[in-house]
Amino acid sequence: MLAVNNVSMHFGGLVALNEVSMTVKDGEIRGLIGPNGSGKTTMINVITGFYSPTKGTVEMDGQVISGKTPNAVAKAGLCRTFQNINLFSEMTALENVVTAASTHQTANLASAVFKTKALKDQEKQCYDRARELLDFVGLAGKEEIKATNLPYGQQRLLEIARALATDPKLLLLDEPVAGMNEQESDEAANLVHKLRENGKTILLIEHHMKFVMSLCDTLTVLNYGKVIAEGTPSEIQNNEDVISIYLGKKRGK
Ligand SMILES: Nc1ncnc2c1ncn2[C@@H]1O[C@H](COP(=O)(O)OP(=O)(O)OP(=O)(O)O)[C@@H](O)[C@H]1O
Repeated sequence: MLAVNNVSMHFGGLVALNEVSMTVKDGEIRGLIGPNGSGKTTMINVITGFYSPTKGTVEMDGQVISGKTPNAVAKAGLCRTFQNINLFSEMTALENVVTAASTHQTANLASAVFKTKALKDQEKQCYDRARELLDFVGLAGKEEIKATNLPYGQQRLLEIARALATDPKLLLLDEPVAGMNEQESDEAANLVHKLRENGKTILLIEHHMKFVMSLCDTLTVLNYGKVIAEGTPSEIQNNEDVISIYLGKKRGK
């Protein structure tokens, strides 16, 4: 589904990604881990079109998506959540999801001006879909609560509902359980499984080791912008290079 081919990303003299290659298969739950500053967020930013790589390409289903705008990348079937919550804080949960879904609506100017039946139907579909998505992520009954008034863990779930509004094939989650308690992170793990059962492929960055080790099929480990290991959670836990970079400086749980 996703292929990252020899990607490098330079910021002036700083090499944030150094000839990174990685493929993610359809239906996989892939974890991207590594110490602080190893290049994980840069990688997500390159994949989702926020950065254009200095070198290399990113392909989605065989089509090159690197160098395209985040909107074009979203249209190719990728959507992301952010490490720092990125909601419209004064809007309700429902409005947050509706605004994300409506960017993919096809209404033209005339139908918007005259509020045609077609437009009203489209709006209704959008609201129905947004309610379904809130229900799916576990936020049924919270539709009318302002995003800012939701507890932190629920704001993270709302971010996922927003990302799902564009119906992506591949969902990229940047630290989905940061700041969550143990029960919330178990619920988030169940949600990720449910997403996969519903046909989504997942690529996630996370420092919470128990979460990634129990959830992911495969892990890619970055260090100083290079892939230093790839394998199942148990292979990664027994990898000498990984043990040495994490020993004594592991962040999170
Ligand atoms: N826009 C930017 N301009 C300059 N340097 C950047 C930029 N974005 C990232 N970097 C640098 O690139 C390197 C990789 O950063 P990145 O945020 O990708 O790491 P990370 O693995 O996601 O870290 P963390 O786990 O702390 O989020 C770091 O040295 C960082 O300072």
